Amino acid sequence: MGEEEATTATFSERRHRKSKRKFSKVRDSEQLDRLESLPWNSSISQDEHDDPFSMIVGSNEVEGGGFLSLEEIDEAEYGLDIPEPEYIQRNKKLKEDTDLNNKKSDGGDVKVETVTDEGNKSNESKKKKKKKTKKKKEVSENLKVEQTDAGLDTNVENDIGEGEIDETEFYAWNELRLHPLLLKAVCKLGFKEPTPIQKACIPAAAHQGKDVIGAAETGSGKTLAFGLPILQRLLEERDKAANLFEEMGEETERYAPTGLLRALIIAPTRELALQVTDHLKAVAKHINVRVTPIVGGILAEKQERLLKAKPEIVVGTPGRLWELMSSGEKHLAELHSLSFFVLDEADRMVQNGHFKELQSIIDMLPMSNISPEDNSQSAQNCVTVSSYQRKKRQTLVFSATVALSADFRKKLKRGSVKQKQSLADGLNSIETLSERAGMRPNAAIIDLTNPSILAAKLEESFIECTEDDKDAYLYYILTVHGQGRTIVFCTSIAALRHISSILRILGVNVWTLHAQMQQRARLKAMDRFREKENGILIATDVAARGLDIAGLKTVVHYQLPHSAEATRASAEGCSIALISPKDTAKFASLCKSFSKENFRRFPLENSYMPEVLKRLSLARQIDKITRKDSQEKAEKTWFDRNADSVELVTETYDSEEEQVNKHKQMKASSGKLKKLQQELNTLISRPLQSKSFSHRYLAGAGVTPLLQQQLQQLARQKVSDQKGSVLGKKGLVVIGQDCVEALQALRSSGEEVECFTFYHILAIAY
Ligand SMILES: Nc1ncnc2c1ncn2[C@@H]1O[C@H](COP(=O)(O)OP(=O)(O)OP(=O)(O)O)[C@@H](O)[C@H]1O
Repeated sequence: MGEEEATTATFSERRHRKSKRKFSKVRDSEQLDRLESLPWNSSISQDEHDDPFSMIVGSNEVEGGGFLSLEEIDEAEYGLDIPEPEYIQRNKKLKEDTDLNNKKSDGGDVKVETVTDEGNKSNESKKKKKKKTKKKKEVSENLKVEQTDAGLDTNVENDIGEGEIDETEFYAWNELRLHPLLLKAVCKLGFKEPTPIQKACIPAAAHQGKDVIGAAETGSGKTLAFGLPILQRLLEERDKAANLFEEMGEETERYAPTGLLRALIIAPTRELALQVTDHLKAVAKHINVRVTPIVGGILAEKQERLLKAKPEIVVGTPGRLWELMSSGEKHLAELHSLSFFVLDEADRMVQNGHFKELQSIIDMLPMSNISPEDNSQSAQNCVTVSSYQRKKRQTLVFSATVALSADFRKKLKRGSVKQKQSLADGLNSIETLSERAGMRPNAAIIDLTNPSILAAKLEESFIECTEDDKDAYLYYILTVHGQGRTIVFCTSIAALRHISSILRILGVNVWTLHAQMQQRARLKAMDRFREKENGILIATDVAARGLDIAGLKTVVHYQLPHSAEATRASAEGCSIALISPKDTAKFASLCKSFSKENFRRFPLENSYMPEVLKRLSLARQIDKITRKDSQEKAEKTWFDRNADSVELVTETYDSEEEQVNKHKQMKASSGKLKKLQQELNTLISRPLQSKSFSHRYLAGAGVTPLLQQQLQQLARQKVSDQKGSVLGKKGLVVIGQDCVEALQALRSSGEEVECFTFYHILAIAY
């Protein structure tokens, strides 16, 4: 007998002993049938109006069946019936006293009744307490057993000692009616209350058996919002099996079989998959549920070995998962047993290179939306699947942002998107993914994100351009419409570095924010940006998620966000997407996910462009030279450092002629750099002017107040420039008719363009 079998045997023996003690109430087969026919949670109201979550989660139809209702689990058995905190008890007592006094003042023989009541209560509570202590002892034993079985740390008392936890602090979890062992785990982790996304998702996914689309900002606790329902279901099944054990003996194995894949969680990156795994492991630590990560970067053979242990929950990235699935890995092929299919960070998944693999994995899932007969037929083919796992698979899709079309639910109902239809149209949205994965029309849609840039107060617009022209248009926007705070979004750090370098050379003071920055540096950048009335922040969309920026007037999407991004604008403003041919598919997808039919083309004053391009050309040349120089310096330092570390004496083997040449080159390069910088400084020390602008106009009578203001600003700037360098200051002054806020410009002359037309025109043009 293998080690694992031995463990299982010990486990079932112990379970047998345990169930004899705990569940002797389940005795005849009638009872068995009753349990079989139980809804997931009979106490859940069928009436939408009674459901506190119906506002956010939509229809409240109870689905599924056959699982043990939570009412049948005596929480006291686990010793974690979280008592009310003192303040609630005090309030209740106060209320009781007031009621009593009111009744007294009404007259009547209340006192005797109340005393009797109190007496009964205290007797009852004594009995309960006794029962609880006994049960507590049992639970403690049970936990020890489970831990030994799982090969975990056996010192349970030390690890989850009751004394360490002030249970009343965790009272808020009671309303979610989690399995007591899960309750215990979250208490142990110190999570005092469920986060809003957990509060909204757990009832829908764990008690109503619904599919869920959940969106909330980064760090809002989404992992447990899907993790707890998964663990809840596994525990309920186990309890049910334990209840039935006495009746059916070894047959029980059918109801809570071990060694099947029950939940497949897919995340877009290795880091995220590992993070989710750790998080779930921390909660599942004491309940003998195995969670295994399957990600790239780890030897495939090692992961195959891990899968041989048959974990119930697998968390993976699409690439490695598909690699193993397509090579016929056995555990991953058992998809009929799957009760949960989860897509985490779905917004990132639809954008990155893994999409094809994800599509292939989804295509391997047995469809849960097909008729029940077909479904059971396919499940019968898989003999290892019990009637419990054959219940519908739940699809849970989580994301930091979500933008569903208004008729999404209708589409799911109609099944308008064919399940296995190809996504050749390039519209890879969360909607399409969810539909393909078999999401049911009554899915709970829980969107707790902040209003997105595109949906909030910012008015949307776009500029069509080539990839190469983006720098010019960005400089144009910042110069001509740079009033108020501006955020420039890009999706890669390389692009962020490129833009910030060019803009700084052009004398535009910018701050940067990206995910690789230390937290302290990020906060500093944000503070500086917020301090400046006309501050400019260049940020990657991931780093800037969920930011709330007062006075944000303009958002420029240098690269399109991975999804409908969520940065809040508390003032009215304008968002401008720079759309190159490369971006058209993504742009069309975003339009679609917003159900937007029209976007406005941002109005441009082309007469500024020659001057913009001239400055930009100089800035690019300067950037190229300085980059080359700093790269050479960095390489040299690296070489010297390494030579030093191995005590190598470095000598220059260049001939004299070569050395002279090198020196000449360096001198020429630095001379060129100086000249370019001088030329650029002269240009940027003058305001940006449109080509049609006439200097003679200034001498005439037609100087507008705006122009006057700009000239004064220019004069002030010149004075300050004399004190310091022109570069490094934000000295953008524009002379012309278009120096207005971007929003104002857009409202006055932005041309409406149908998204569909836009998409097709661009597709043909490039
Ligand atoms: N109820 C809770 N109370 C306090 N902390 C919690 C709670 N639930 C989760 N956390 C903690 O909050 C942090 C963020 O949780 P989680 O990673 O699930 O967020 P997320 O929304 O998935 O974020 P991301 O988008 O970065 O993946 C984690 O460190 C987790 O341990």
